[in-house]
Amino acid sequence: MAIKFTKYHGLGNDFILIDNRSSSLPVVTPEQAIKLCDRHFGIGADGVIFALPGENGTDYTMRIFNSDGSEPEMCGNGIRCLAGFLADLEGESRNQDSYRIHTLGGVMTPQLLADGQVKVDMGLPRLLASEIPTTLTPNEEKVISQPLEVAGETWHVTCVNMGNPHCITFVEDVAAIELETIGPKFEHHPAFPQRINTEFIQVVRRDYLKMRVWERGAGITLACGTGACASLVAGVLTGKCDRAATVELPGGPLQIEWSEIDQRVYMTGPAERVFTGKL
Ligand SMILES: N[C@H](CCC[C@H](N)C(=O)O)C(=O)O
Repeated sequence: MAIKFTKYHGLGNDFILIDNRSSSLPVVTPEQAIKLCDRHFGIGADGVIFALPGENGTDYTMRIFNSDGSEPEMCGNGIRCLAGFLADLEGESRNQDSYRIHTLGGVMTPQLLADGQVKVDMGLPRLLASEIPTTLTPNEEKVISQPLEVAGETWHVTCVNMGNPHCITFVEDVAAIELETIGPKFEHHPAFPQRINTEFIQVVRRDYLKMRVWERGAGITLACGTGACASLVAGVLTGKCDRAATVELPGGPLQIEWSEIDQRVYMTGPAERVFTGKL
């Protein structure tokens, strides 16, 4: 059976999107996703994203397989791409600018803006050690600037769950971080039973952060939406940044806000269609 796909990216964090509305199970297996994500023998992507029928009153369900075949709970750049993909699929029949999307990390609401960007209500950050999950502090405590030994160095980390788990550390110069060396040591650290996405943040101004990321199940990516949200939250918790900031990623900027009114995190950024094809 030929499967149509559309390639999208959010600031260079790129995905293979599949119209899976006719079935409640992904039409591609994790093993097939690994092959499709391969940048030499396959299409090339950081993950495969499925537009599935909604559940519990949501419009649609999003599931995603990382390029290593693992299934994360949520993907920030990916849900912006999904919103654009759904608008394309619905075409003329589209009668809404926002979608309620069921994900394994909770219900997320992307909204298509007039300027072509997408604003996403990413929900409430989860901060307790048991919610990350991590063994770094007792289960009912937050993880803020905790010392963590990685590769013979002591890093001070703050952990935030945005549906998926993140560990954030603040550094003087993100360009100096040897991501390919230190990234896997964080990802597979025993303190993180479900592995971890790791963000390295340089505070340029209280409303301007520079970020590089080593993603769980995907490695170095040009951008990470949930990671940018988690980093803003970590910056507020450690007193290093304001509640709204631009987060500059290698692939471009995201606008992130941790609302004082409803305590939810909002992310605004682009979603670009690249090409369609058939598997
Ligand atoms: N690799 C991540 C999922 C993709 C998240 C990232 N691409 C984003 O934009 O949020 C994880 O395993 O949690």
